[in-house]
Amino acid sequence: MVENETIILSTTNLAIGYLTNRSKLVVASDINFELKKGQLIGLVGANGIGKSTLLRTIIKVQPVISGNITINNQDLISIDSTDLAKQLSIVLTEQLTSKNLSVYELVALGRHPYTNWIGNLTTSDENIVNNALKLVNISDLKDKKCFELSDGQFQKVMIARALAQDTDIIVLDEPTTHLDMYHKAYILKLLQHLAKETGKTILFSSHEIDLAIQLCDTMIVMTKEAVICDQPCNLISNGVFESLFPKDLISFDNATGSFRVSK
Ligand SMILES: Nc1ncnc2c1ncn2[C@@H]1O[C@H](COP(=O)(O)OP(=O)(O)OP(=O)(O)O)[C@@H](O)[C@H]1O
Repeated sequence: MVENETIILSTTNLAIGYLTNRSKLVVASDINFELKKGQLIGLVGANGIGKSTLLRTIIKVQPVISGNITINNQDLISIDSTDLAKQLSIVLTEQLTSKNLSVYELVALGRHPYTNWIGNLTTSDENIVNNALKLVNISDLKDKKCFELSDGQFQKVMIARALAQDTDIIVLDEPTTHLDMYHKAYILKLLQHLAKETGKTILFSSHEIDLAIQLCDTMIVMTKEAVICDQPCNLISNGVFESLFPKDLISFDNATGSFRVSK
């Protein structure tokens, strides 16, 4: 098997949603996909369709309703939290982190699954942190306090922290929220570069469908009818994006691979 065909994460007949004592809300079912080494994968769909629910299920903060998720051939259910933190890192939009930390200190938190209980960094940990800063081009910011950063700079710091965690998979929930057009493209292009450069599997949710079409190897499209995973060009030729939103206001233009406002 060639390296970039290695399956890192897969789902089989997965159903996601919410269970309470009295009720069960299935948000989406029959979810089947395989994410490979070194791929950038964009997860898209309308508001409320279930993107965050799917990501939260993959990062194990909420249980699967049925079916299963496999990471590196191991069922997610049997992976404990310490082991999972060595295989999968997370970048959330509203991450609960102290902005009083310096950039270096925050990125160094990514080493937490590997350090002793005091969190002492070895020389090897320090090298990994410095390399993560370098990979996202923020070495010059390392002594700044996080509250001094712009949203775009802070997003890069969070990506560097995930890189320092040295996992096969990085999951990001809407990493381009709050960013201007340039920085949205910059962050997604950076993720594309990191997937190729480091061989990590990078899965992100986004409303930037046009950018995702241009930059992703694979996309997971959530619609009311189905969850479809394929290469962007196949999704376009199969008309998947046309069914994403009601057609009264916007429509998908196959020729340009982008959405247009109906006149
Ligand atoms: N804690 C919860 N308990 C019960 N239902 C929930 C909970 N969180 C979300 N939902 C419901 O699950 C469905 C999917 O929500 P989710 O947040 O996953 O959508 P999303 O695609 O991420 O939306 P958006 O693009 O607006 O962020 C929605 O109907 C929502 O109301």
